[in-house]
Amino acid sequence: MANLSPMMKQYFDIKKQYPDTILFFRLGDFYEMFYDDAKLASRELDLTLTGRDCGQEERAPMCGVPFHSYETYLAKLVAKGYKVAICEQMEDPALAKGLVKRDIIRVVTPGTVLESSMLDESRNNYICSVYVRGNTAGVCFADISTGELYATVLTAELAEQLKNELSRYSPSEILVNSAVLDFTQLPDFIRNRLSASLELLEDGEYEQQKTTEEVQKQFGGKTLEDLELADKPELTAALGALFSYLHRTQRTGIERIASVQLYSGAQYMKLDLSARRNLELIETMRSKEKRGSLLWVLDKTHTPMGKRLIRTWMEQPLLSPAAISRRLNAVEELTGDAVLRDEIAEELSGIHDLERVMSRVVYGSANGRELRSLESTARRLPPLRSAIKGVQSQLLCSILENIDPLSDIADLVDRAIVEEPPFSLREGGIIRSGFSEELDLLKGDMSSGRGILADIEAKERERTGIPKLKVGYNRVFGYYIEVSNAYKEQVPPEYIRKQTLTNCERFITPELKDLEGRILGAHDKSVQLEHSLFEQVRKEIAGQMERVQHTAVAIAQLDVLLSFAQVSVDNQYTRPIVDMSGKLELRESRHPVVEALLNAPFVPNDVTLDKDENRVAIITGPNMAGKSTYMRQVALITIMAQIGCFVPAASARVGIADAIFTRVGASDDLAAGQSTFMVEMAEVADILKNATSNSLVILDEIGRGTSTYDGMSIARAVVEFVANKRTLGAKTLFATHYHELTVLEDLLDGVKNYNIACKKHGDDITFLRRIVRGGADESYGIEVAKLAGVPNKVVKRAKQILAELTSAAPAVPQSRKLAKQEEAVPLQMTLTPPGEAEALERLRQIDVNTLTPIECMNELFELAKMVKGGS
Ligand SMILES: Nc1ncnc2c1ncn2[C@@H]1O[C@H](COP(=O)(O)OP(=O)(O)OP(=O)(O)O)[C@@H](O)[C@H]1O
Repeated sequence: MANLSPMMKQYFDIKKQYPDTILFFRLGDFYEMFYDDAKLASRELDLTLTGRDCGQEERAPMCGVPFHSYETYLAKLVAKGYKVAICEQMEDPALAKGLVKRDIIRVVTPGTVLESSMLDESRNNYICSVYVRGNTAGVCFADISTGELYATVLTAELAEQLKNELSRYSPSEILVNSAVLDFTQLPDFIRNRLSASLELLEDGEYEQQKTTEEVQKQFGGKTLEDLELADKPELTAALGALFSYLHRTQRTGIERIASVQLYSGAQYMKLDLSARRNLELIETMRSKEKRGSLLWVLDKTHTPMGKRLIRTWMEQPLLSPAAISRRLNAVEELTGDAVLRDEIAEELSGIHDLERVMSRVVYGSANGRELRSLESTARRLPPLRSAIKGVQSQLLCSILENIDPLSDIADLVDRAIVEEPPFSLREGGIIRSGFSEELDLLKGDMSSGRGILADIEAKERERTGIPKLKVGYNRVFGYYIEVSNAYKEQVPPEYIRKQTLTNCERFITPELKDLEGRILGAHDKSVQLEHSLFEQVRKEIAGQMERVQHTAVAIAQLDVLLSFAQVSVDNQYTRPIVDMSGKLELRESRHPVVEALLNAPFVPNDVTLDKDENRVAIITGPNMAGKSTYMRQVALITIMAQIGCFVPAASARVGIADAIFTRVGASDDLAAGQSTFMVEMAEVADILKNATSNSLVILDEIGRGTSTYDGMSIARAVVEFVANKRTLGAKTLFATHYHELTVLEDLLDGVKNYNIACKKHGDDITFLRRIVRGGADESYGIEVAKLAGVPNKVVKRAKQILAELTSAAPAVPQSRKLAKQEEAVPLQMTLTPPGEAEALERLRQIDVNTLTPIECMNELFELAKMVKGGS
């Protein structure tokens, strides 16, 4: 090491401080990587591995990426979960005395990306911090590219709740203390399901005094009391550790996070991970695409801020009728005025990502083009304000109030920055003339110098008689006089030869060098001055952060409300009545997504659910009839109403639901080593434990994952549990193929049977898609199998077997082979099993309202055993 070159020593000094990062070491126009970093990067980025003399016997392995295109490479490494430390030259190499000073300006991690090319404008990029102690977790989510910070405290069922919160915000980086790792499935969930990088911080990072100081420093010295954090030590620890990590990695700009928004689960409808997934709110379950999700239908926003906010609103339906009404009033006002909608849309479509540009302004990385984008956005604000000037609804009025015209910023940018600034500051040309007298003088010097150059060229041509004599410039020799070989003989003796090329020679003269010094000196000075003027302008704008942020939030809200209004007009949605009645009455309601995807007309249906007579709807009907569609449609309409959007129905009354629980279809927890049935039961257990009488519960074919009688018993016990007001009494839609469960309408309070009608003509089946009262008579599974293209032979045989099962004697002729099989395995199952009469009798004698859920379940197992002959 003693023989290392000074530059390599400098490299090692810096690398030592950031051992867990890949170090991008700026050398001229490249970021170079050395040793293990170089080997890794050459593998991951497919770069050629070279070497560099470093004073040692062996050359140091090296690879590099060009400075002008480093973002592409950085993006790849960060996406793979690596941290990249950016080491810059801190002084101009041309002016440096000895080794150029270098230092780390930033460590880029998945959760701290600021480069616009690496961010998706339609979604936030959160870094999360979780601190768990005992039964409490402090959790916060920060997006440093927008300045948002949300925080909450969890106190029960931590593992599940953490999963819910994490999947809702979907952070790309998560900082945790060691206690979080005690939830053994969480790290896998974080890596596999969220594809987030997990960072375990040392216990010392959470030390109380340290975290308290970090939090207070971040929020301008406010006390924990002021911040409502005094009684939340776990949250303070999570926040403090987050800020200290951000300071370590970002160095500057953290002041962008100027406030924390505390939230609690009680503010929003509870939508757990499986409900969000099953209902396909943001993306489809299978292909994880936006198309086919509710977001796809509702998102007609025009600005990046609106695109991000609509997701947040959709995942956080409100619980307060007053707050929902405020949004609905605004949407109603906008739906009633097409001209107003068009005017707002036109202005919004010219608005850039104010939040992210502002972040880069504050972090000191915004370039001239981004400042110009602030200007062009600000120019849209006065017309936007005048478009909405006459609005009546409270929310639109407050939005109008919060949209600051930002004319001072627009004027400043206009005065300071040229209309089409270069991407980089290096060559100047960014500051408008007239902005700085000093700069104008320097530029004047440069251009008069250039004029003199032109004079010299003309003068020398005349003096020497060389018509093609040219004054040129290159980086190596500066200004020179070029003479082609044909005129070599005429070159005056005082010309000093500098370079010989194939067709010409280049010379310098003392006069030219003198002028060069003046021109280049003025150029360097003017570039430096432009740089500092630009920084001043950027700083001045950064000082207006709060005003810009408020405006950005107001624009986002306006954009989302306009989107709701436009979608409502386009799709003929109606304003729902949202109240605390607990009723759900929809007339002629439709599924917002299926109707948008279908080529055929969607058949509307009614829904009646309440807390009394109509608590539980048992829905039977053939496969493919539309049961799942109907149930999802009810859930989606409830969500749409509670986020303040109109709904696809002729009329709608939506009693506020505190939560929506769903148990639908297969889950992808199978990858985590659980069986289909196990996952199904775990989800059922979760629903039964967490739902309240104000929740909406959607259960699709509970029990189908196990044997018929086990499944039926469980399904029935679940219906009893949810229907019974003393155990739960939640509004429930329950789709099932166990037609036997329809007896519950007569046995239990609040249960009603429905079926989705269809017609059978011979072998063919027509789906009417209409929900009607009463249980279905048949499943028509075989007809659907035929429709789906199951080979005729199999369909025919299925019919034979069905006939056997439903009648005492086998009525169908059998081939010899089949007859043999059936001898070996006699078909004993019948649709009226032995013991059913006794079981039904026993059932009639039970008053389920007097039983606990466990007793209820036990009783049902007993009954099931009776029907199954004790097996
Ligand atoms: N009201 C409706 N109007 C028009 N088409 C509908 C309607 N409801 C459902 N469909 C169509 O029928 C298809 C099947 O519906 P769905 O999956 O809801 O049936 P299902 O009864 O749940 O079937 P299974 O019992 O096999 O799960 C949907 O993909 C949709 O295209």
